[in-house]
Amino acid sequence: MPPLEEDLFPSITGKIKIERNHNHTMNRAIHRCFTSTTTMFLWALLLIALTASYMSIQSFVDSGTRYLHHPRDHVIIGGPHWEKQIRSSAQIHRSHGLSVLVTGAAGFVGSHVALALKKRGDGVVGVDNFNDYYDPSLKNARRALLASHNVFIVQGDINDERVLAKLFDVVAFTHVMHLAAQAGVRYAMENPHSYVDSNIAGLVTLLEQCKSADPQPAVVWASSSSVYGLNDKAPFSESDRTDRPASLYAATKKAGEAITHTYNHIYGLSITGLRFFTVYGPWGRPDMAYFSFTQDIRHGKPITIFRGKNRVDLARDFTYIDDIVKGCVAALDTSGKSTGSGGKKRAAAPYRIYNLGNTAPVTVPTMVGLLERYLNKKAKRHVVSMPGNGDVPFTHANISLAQRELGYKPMTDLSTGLRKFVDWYESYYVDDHGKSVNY
Ligand SMILES: O=C(O)[C@H]1O[C@H](OP(=O)(O)OP(=O)(O)OC[C@H]2O[C@@H](n3ccc(=O)[nH]c3=O)[C@H](O)[C@@H]2O)[C@H](O)[C@@H](O)[C@H]1O
Repeated sequence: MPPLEEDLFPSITGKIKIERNHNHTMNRAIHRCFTSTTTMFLWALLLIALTASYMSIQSFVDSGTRYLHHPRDHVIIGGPHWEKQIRSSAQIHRSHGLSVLVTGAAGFVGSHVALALKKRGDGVVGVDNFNDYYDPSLKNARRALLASHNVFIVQGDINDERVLAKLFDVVAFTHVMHLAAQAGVRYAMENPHSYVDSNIAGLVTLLEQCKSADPQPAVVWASSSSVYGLNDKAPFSESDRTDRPASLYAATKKAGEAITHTYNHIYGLSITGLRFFTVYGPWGRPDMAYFSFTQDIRHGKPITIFRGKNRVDLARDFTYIDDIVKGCVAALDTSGKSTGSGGKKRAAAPYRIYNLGNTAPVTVPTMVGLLERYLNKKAKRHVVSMPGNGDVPFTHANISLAQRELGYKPMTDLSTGLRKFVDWYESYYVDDHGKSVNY
């Protein structure tokens, strides 16, 4: 039981006790009165401060005439000029055209898909964080190419919900083509957190935005052939096991498939996951083997070729970018609508996964031989056993599902595709006098 007030002031006589209590009561009353005035004053101050900051955040975010300053790179998001560029980029120029937000638009696949959509009259807005996983000047060159076709790329991160909210504020996207990711199988051992950051946290931030948007867009996104991991049943079919990833990259893509499933199940988002098989071609990724080998062969540097167990050559189902782009566009066109609104599902929405491969695996040494032919130069080959770094011995896509449902039909064999890549490489990295530029 708590002590009574008198018990707190024990005394030897009742009078003293009463006087002391009386004085004390007076003091307490004055003190209470004083503290309650001070408290009220402080509360009032706090209320004013909160209202002011709420109002400034609101006008910051809502008003087209205010700006979001991106702390990381000092890029300004918002304002009349910015919105005008977004609206112009999102303008649809054909009947029943789509309005597509392309994430990773300054990336390899993203820039190609954005351009293809724009060329057929769809509205396209890009978003990309322009990170330096590989040479950002290549990303800037892709940005310039897209800008010349009136595709605007916002410099922002998919983890930045304010940027996404602002974009959805300005444009009612019908589709999101989600191609932003931390790519690369082996780099996951060097920088594991970047994979969690982009492929898991970034994906969730984007899906949160999509589920709250009204209308909800349909989402098509890039999964990966790497989800088949240690699967050795070939060719790989969508129904095969994907529970044994061999790299963290693969694990984050597999997680993405599970995460998108929950957003489909709970919120009615239309989801299509595309498992890309080692995509290559012009404007490609310099971190990939065909690209870095080209650079090294051209500059007379040795290349390291990994070899599997029992000296078996590694093989990949290399898939040419134009075929991948057709698969992406077909996935957007057939995606079906999301069914939710106000964060609630109204009916079941499509959830689909497709392999986008070439169905013709080629060994890595054969790929190097093709590069030697097109570069007219011998590679200095350094063959080593495959280190335990997340690689798998081979990939091989079964594409019958994509063929049936998307009309997907790869048209470019590796020889033709690498020829086109080398032509582009030389136009981009070699000047008229045969000297290296942009390198
Ligand atoms: O399909 C995918 O989902 C993935 O495809 C791609 O991964 P990979 O198939 O591993 O392509 P890539 O690195 O070009 O190595 C090709 C081959 O060269 C071998 N390789 C590689 C480097 C080297 O120095 N030596 C070598 O032999 C290597 O062992 C391999 O056998 C994307 O990068 C990835 O982001 C993801 O999209």
